[in-house]
Amino acid sequence: MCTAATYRTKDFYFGRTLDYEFSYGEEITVTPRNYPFSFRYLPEKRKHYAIIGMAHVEEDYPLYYDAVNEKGLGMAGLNFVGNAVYGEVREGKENVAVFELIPYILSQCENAEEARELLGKIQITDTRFKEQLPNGRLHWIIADEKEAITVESGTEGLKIYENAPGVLTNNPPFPMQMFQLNNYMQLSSRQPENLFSDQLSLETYSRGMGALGLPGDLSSASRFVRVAFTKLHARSGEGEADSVGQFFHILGSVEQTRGCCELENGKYEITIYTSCCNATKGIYYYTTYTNRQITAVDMHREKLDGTELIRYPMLEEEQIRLQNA
Ligand SMILES: C[C@H](CCC(=O)NCCS(=O)(=O)O)[C@H]1CC[C@H]2[C@@H]3[C@H](O)C[C@@H]4C[C@H](O)CC[C@]4(C)[C@H]3C[C@H](O)[C@]12C
Repeated sequence: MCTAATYRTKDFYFGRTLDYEFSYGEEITVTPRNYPFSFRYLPEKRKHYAIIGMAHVEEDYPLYYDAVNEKGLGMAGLNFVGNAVYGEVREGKENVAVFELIPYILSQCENAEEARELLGKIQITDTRFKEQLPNGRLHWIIADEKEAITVESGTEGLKIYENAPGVLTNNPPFPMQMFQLNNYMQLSSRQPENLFSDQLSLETYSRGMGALGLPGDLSSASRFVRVAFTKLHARSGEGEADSVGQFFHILGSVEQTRGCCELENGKYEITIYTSCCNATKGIYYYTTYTNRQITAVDMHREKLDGTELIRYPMLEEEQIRLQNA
């Protein structure tokens, strides 16, 4: 499972949890403006926007999971197994292999509107990066400071949806996720009133009772409701530490603890990492399952006119500050 969210204070923040049972060896990766981006069916891009995000680098190619570009546009791929269908190469379309989609969009689009336009010309193909690396079955959230969209490629082709809450999880398809929010419209951050019956004297015996019924389990449908509720009610200061801290709290509402989601192979799904990118400033913050301290990589501290990928392996070791040392 995975969850993605957007958040706006003074700056625009974009991030996700990556929930899985194993890691592909991902690293925070900066693609500078002059790295030659190759595409299977389209001309190489020798000059493009710089990108920072989490990627598995294979043969010097950044296979991004989630990233933002220097214009403040963010994009993340989340599992959409059983629903994602990619097409064959089609003439008259811009054919983009599924693993190229994040680079293709973020290298040239300044905002979600431009991404929407470009997506109208795209055919996503199931072409593999290499034979031994099967493609994920994904859908995507693309967002800038003004709006978010969801992109799903299914049996009926490519669909783009307005994503008003600015959140995404996994199955079912996005329109169904949005529809089920109707079931929860009575939930509130305020205390409830007794509408049950005026013949009974019912009491609010605890704080937080306005959200009674908010689903607490780890299914993607439940995480969708929970993260939407949390994000839409979240309040924080405008500063960087306040905003970043608050963002990690939002995604903390859907975090997976080892042991709670058992898979057939006896393994457990966990939140491998959580990211929060200040998309306005190009700073990628992250925590990992084992390292709860927030670590950051700032793209503007790198030579963004370079030609080579810049890679930072995640710091996985728990960092504990002994206060009375
Ligand atoms: C498995 C990851 C998604 C996690 C997720 O959504 N889990 C939910 C499980 S479930 O639905 O609820 O069951 C996805 C997200 C990004 C994916 C990776 C990125 O797309 C980058 C490359 C792309 C290559 O084509 C395949 C390997 C890969 C390295 C992908 C492996 C895997 O599919 C990743 C890591």
